[in-house]
Amino acid sequence: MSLLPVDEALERILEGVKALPGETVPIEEADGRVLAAPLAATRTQPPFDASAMDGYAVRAANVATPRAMPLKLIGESAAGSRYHGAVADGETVRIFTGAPVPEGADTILIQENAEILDDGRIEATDTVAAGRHIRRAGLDFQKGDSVLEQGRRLGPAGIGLAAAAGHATLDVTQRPLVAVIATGDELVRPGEPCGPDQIVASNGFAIGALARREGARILDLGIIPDDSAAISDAVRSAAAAGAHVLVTLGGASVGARDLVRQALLDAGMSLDFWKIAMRPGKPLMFGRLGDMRVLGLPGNPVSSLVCAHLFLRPLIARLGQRSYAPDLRSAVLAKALRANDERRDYVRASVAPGSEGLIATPFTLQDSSMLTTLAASNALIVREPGSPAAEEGDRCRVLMLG
Ligand SMILES: Nc1nc2c(c(=O)[nH]1)N[C@H]1C(S)=C(S)[C@@H](COP(=O)(O)OP(=O)(O)OC[C@H]3O[C@@H](n4cnc5c(N)ncnc54)[C@H](O)[C@@H]3O)O[C@H]1N2
Ligand code: MOO
Repeated sequence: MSLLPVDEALERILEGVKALPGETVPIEEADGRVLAAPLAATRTQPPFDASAMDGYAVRAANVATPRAMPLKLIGESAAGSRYHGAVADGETVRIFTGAPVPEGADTILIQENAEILDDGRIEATDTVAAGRHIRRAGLDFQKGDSVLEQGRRLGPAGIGLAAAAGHATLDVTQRPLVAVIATGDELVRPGEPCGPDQIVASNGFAIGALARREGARILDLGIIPDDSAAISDAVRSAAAAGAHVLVTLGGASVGARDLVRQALLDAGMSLDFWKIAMRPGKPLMFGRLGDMRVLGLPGNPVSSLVCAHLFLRPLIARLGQRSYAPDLRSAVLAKALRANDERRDYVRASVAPGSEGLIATPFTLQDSSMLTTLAASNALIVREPGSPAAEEGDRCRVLMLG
């Protein structure tokens, strides 16, 4: 039986996925969230012509020649309390940074270039062109302007802008809930006593980190033993918690203890596919249980994380109303690679800039249990099914891991 191609597997996973409705959050809680709609400014910024410096609001014509015309000080304009009145020829208003520029004045004489005469009048020691040090009303944005686009992930600058635009709450996309179940009698949590035949369960932490980065919330349902009833129970609790995605880890292959698929079927999942044409990650499984999408990731740590990069990330992005594009680039191979079979290979590699673009150096050891090589990789070389052997210097495609 021919294996399902990777691209088709992704299409089937994303088929019919509807973006979750948005929700409103206080701006203090919006860091890292994604805007569900374009954000319009509720006000103009600055709302008035404002001084950018501390000094004197003057008429440029009055200071065209240094010290030619001492100016009468008629008042003060500060940030938060403007000068009500106009500046006429021969007059000036003391002004501070952020304060409204009074009518009649057309430039700002900075205080370093002003001298206060004994009689209290102000003399310019330098000339100033019209319009200097004045921020025009609306310089940053105008009321009604769309200042942040839909799909934008908010960070410090975006949050500052949203606040300046007058928003105390923001409409953001919902964070999909991803339930994670690790299966296997051999697994123990890191830090717990480990028997001679046991290993530490690491996949859930790696997948959780990846999913959170992509914008998901995680429901960690822990380690479930190789027992069909226990696995089915955990699956039901994921569904009861309203998980949008259930990720199972391990037990996806063909061994007698690989019970996950049957347990999922027993819990009511309709299986879409099992086994795909990729390495690592061949035993990937996908199905639906009600509205919950079920992604059965292989147990081998590298297979599990590579599959999560390829399938879980786009699924979370789609649910969260975000576009997702894998970061695929072209590079030059630093080492030969042998021909591959009917599966698409994802070869762990280190990619660095060279004189002719990116250079991809594949790791010699590619065993799918080896997290050290995955942690040392910043990319995967993508080799199409049936690719002939490649020589050093050949072009290749790399998927940056980000
Ligand atoms: N006869 C065959 N055997 C296997 C095949 C096959 O096609 N025919 N496929 C192999 C491939 S490829 C993979 S990948 C693995 C996947 O198997 P499972 O998904 O059933 O995973 P397990 O057997 O449960 O575990 C594999 C390996 O990974 C360790 N593991 C499991 N869960 C975790 C976890 N949460 N954290 C860290 N490590 C974990 C587990 O102890 C095993 O060492 O099957 C091959 N076999
Ligand atoms: O595909 Mo398995 O995931 O090669 O180790």
